[in-house]
Amino acid sequence: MTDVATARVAETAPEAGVQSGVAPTRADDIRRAGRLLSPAELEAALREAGFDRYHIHHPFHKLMNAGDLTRAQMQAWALNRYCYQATIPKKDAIILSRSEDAAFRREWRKRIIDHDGDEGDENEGGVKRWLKLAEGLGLDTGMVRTRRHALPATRYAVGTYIDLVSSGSMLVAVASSLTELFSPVAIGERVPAMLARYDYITEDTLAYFRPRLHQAPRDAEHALALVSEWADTPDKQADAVDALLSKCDILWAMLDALYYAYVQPGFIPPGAFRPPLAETGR
Ligand SMILES: O=C(O)c1cc(C(=O)O)c2c(n1)C(=O)C(=O)c1cc(C(=O)O)[nH]c1-2
Repeated sequence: MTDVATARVAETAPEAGVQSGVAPTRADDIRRAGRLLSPAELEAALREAGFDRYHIHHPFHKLMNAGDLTRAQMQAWALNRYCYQATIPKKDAIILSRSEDAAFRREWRKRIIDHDGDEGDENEGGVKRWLKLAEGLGLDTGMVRTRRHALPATRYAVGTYIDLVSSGSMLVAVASSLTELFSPVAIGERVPAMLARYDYITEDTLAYFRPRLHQAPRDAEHALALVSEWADTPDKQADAVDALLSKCDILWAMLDALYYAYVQPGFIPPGAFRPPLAETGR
């Protein structure tokens, strides 16, 4: 490993053992200890393990918040992230369909309405608002909606989220949504940074994020209460932490793919979005 690479590993390694690639995760610790955590301990374990791996720490997000992305890179982010946004209500419908409990379904269906909107309602839904964001960044929304120009890795990552909630236990499906514990932090950093550092971005462009600031904590609180109730053995508590880490990996992989294609080394896969030259400035 080069000195720089070694330094990077050391910088990001939370504890000894990472350099050999065998550091146990928080889920491994819980499984090994075999002791049922209290609800407060479980919440602390989820928050700590999840936040450590949350996409807020990814270099692509750091560049974005520092004002260092070109408009083309911002477009690539919005276009790829549309795949995630458009998938969220479908994955929530899968979770809904798996439950026998009407009270659960009543609460969970709010998530679908948040993203798909509602008839005769002011609420046009998050998916439409994301398209407005894409349009505000200069993208053709018809092209964005086809998802054909998204990176292959984006589509695989999003598919993995669907697999996780389809084939895992309900505990895993619900726990995987707990990245929403941290999304208000990501949004709270991102929105002011974007408004301050990119002169072509307006409050209107970023309207998607406004309702998320109350929807995400509501959703996370509900999911956390369910996880706390359902994870009644150390193994199930570990499964919940693992589900959250898998979800963090999905979000991280999407940004890795963006970074590789549009920042360094800049290898855009065949068929993927190629920004017009005019957009490659700041
Ligand atoms: O902007 C972000 O960083 C961010 C992150 C996440 C997340 O952590 O999964 C979500 C969202 N936004 C979001 O807008 C959203 O609707 C959402 C739904 C979910 C989910 O897993 O059900 N995560 C997220």
